[in-house]
Amino acid sequence: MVLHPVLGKLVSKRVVLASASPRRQEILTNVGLRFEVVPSWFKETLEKSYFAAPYEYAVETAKQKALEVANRMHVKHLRTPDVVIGADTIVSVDEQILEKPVDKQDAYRMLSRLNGKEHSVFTGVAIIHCSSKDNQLEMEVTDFYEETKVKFSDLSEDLLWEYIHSGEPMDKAGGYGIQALGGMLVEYVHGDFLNVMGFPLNHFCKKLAELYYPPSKHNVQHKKYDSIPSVDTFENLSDGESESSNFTEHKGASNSDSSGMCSSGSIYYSENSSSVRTGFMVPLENQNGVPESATKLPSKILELMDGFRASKALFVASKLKMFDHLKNKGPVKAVDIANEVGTSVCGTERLLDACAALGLLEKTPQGYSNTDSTNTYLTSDGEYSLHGYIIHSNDHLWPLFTYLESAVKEGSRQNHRAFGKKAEDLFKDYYHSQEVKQRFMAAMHSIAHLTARDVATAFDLSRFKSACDLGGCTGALAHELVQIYPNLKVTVFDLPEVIANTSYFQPPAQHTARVTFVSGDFFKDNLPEADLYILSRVLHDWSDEKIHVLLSKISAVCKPGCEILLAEMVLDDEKKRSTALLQSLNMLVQTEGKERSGSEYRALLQQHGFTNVKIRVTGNLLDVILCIKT
Ligand SMILES: Cc1cn([C@H]2C[C@H](O)[C@@H](COP(=O)(O)OP(=O)(O)OP(=O)(O)O)O2)c(=O)[nH]c1=O
Repeated sequence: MVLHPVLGKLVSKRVVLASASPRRQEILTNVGLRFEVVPSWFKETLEKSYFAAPYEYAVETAKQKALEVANRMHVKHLRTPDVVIGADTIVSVDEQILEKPVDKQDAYRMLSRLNGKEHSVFTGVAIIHCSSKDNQLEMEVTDFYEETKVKFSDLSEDLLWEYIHSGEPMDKAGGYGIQALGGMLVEYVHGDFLNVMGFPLNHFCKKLAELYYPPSKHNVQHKKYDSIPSVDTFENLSDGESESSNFTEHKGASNSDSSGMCSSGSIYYSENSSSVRTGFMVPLENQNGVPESATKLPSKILELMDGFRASKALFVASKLKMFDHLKNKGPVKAVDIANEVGTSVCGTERLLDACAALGLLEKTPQGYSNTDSTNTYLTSDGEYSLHGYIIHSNDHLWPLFTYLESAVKEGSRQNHRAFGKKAEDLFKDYYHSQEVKQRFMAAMHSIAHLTARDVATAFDLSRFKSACDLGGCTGALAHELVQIYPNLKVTVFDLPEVIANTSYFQPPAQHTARVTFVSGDFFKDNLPEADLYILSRVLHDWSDEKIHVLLSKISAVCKPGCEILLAEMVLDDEKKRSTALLQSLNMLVQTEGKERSGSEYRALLQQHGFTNVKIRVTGNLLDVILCIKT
């Protein structure tokens, strides 16, 4: 491998990857490139019919993504990058361009078109070199594309749907990911595999070689860059700059291959190039430019050991509404945020620095600003705000978790220790004060909103006319259901204290007429009639005994053919899914319930006449179980 003389040219530059794609980040990180990630806001809506060939569309979109980021960074953050890289991957079949599916049906349409056939994957890439003269942004654009041919085997409908329900297709062009489960659909690949994953690394390096080592007159006749030049070639092509560059190939290191890369993928750099000639071992650097320790560190353990600090930093920044203060503003200095929030400057600066290092904020010499995902998830009015759940975690779950040790010893909930109250009914604890109740409802709403689409589409529910969401709280899932299924009416059934407080959470009109709220206690009161009963994050709150009471009530009102839909974090039988297992500990400290496996839910349901139990893992926080009363 001889890539780094090329990548070495980028070492001293501020490189920005204008892409949110985790695959592109991984591909470039793996070869030791250091870069910032600033996802582009450019909407991928160019009129496809204007382009004579599919790859032209991908190249133009890649260019627009990169230009948008270069301009934004220059104008908004007064922080002109040196190089901005943009990319766009599309799938092309029968002259049609396929991008990312918008929903499961769309993924199905795409995968059906690819089924049994060969198609092309094109990635367009734009490399923009930026400079600022008199505060004017100057840019030089280089672009190219790469094509890879991929053939799918003949796939059955069941297999396609199973793949779609895995959740993998949704953020990928053509609705599949060749690097993961989607690899099983593929018969052959002709061309660059990484190009299919979203970034044609080989062509990118060739392009950099062309840019940074333009062929000199004496070799231009016999040297054409149809492949990555060998090391010798680079020496021949040296433009003198590499002498002064701090990039050097490290020949003396025993654990490096000829690429000069260490096993963890970092590139060797030296402050002083003469050190390489004497075989001096220079420290490896990680992506942040920090030398790597000589001792092999148990990074996973260290991360867990400190995990609570990171959580608490997030909680406190949320509680102090720092992300709200930064929303829709340019960079803000720590002192200004401290003044606005009423906190100390030194404490605020440390907290903001920690948040920036954790990737929650962007930091520039001009100050701090929110990242896009912070605007979406962490501000209190973000599209998928988790603010409610974070505050609930800070104020309610954090104190409970300090008694995890007692909970493990005693095998029971710890509300009495954490809050000095005798354990009563779970929800009486939440609803004893208006403040706690609203906080809890906001928490449940944020998770329900984030998971609603995946829960609602895990199975086709279009045959149902009426559904009753038992414990449906603010109605977030109900509203999603009526949007997706035009013939469905949903009754949200919850305690009177909850129903009285739902108005704040209602979306603007539209489909709201098909959602009604009814108050009652599902353990005591009559249940509304429905074809489909929904229990989302309900059963995990309760012991098996209480679940039997509830399921027998539902079974009694269910006519044959009625169905139950459960949304829960389903434990895998091997108990390896840490999110679900930690959620089960969360249940231990505060409820009589627990998370259960698919077979446990199946057994509970079957005892009440519910059969044909189907389970879908959604890839979101909640999985979905559907069964029918026979
Ligand atoms: C075909 C295929 C695509 N993909 C991915 C690569 C891209 O991330 C994605 C195509 O969408 P893009 O719009 O190219 O990229 P993106 O939305 O992920 O990120 P951004 O627009 O911010 O740059 O599909 C795979 O991961 N595996 C595959 O096999």
